[in-house]
Amino acid sequence: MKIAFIGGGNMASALIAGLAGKLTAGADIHVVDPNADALERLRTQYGVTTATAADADAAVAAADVIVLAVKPQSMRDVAAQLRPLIDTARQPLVVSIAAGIRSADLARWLGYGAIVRCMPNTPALIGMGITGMTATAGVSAQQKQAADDILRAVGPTVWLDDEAQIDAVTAISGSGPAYVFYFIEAMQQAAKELGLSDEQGTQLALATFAGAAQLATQSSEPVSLLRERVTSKGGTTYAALTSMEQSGVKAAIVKGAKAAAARGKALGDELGAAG
Ligand SMILES: NC(=O)C1=CN([C@@H]2O[C@H](COP(=O)(O)OP(=O)(O)OC[C@H]3O[C@@H](n4cnc5c(N)ncnc54)[C@H](OP(=O)(O)O)[C@@H]3O)[C@@H](O)[C@H]2O)C=CC1
Ligand SMILES: O=C(O)[C@@H]1CCC=N1
Repeated sequence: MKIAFIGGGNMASALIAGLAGKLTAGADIHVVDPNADALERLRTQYGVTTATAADADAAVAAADVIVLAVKPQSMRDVAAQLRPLIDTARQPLVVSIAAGIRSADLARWLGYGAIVRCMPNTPALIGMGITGMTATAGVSAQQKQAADDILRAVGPTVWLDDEAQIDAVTAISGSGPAYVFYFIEAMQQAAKELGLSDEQGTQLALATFAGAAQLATQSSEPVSLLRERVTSKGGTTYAALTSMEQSGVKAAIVKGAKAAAARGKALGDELGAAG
């Protein structure tokens, strides 16, 4: 299977890192990006073949799967560049990971409709990503399987019936790692203000996050019950959670995630309406 990544930035690098070495023998990764330094790094680290955007032709024409990993704002121009290069008779699969961009708009720009739209996340870098996925009617069962194989190399996949749900997936797991890092940063700051060293604070915050996430994953009990078990009556956790609730922390997180989903929809509206 020949896979051409168009865009070798943050998310493509995370996917390639997770994929490298996991695909079956004969699988072949090409990366197209304008930045020579980024391509050099990907070649050295993961043994992929690279091309600058100017000579993407061969990689695109030969690809079984074309992964579009450019910014949503670049997608229309990139699709216009790719349109004459796609050999439609060979029926390659197009996989878009762009936030907001709808399959129908992408199909119009590409003049080609076998599209899987998905939303991965950066823990793919260490094989711990999760991806929400949808396929257009033009995607064959075999192509769907190929897309699933690629994304499952970096973590579980969740298939959605309705493409509109991808904005919700973006808000929860696509952007989600940033919310978690933000929370960890807050814990680091608190540790420092409470007199611990940077190193101690980081170690305690990270181990707590990893341990709690694993406990919640492995437990058959609801997360709320696990939280209650930490919260002794009249104790320290109760004091913390009461203060957080009074500050509206949970409501702010819910509101923030909804803002991410709304931004995904707005990107789709704005960029899709552009022509
Ligand atoms: N980062 C994340 O956590 C996630 C991102 N995504 C989606 O992935 C996509 C990429 O995001 P991200 O990796 O963060 O962004 P980056 O900016 O890191 O990567 C995009 C890359 O595409 C390159 N590029 C621009 N034009 C072309 C072209 N014509 N041909 C080939 N490459 C080109 C850019 O180069 P240059 O910088 O020179 O323009 C850049 O290196 C976005 O659509 C985003 O919505 C999805 C899930 C999670
Ligand atoms: O912030 C963004 O728009 C992208 C999509 C999900 C994560 N990063």
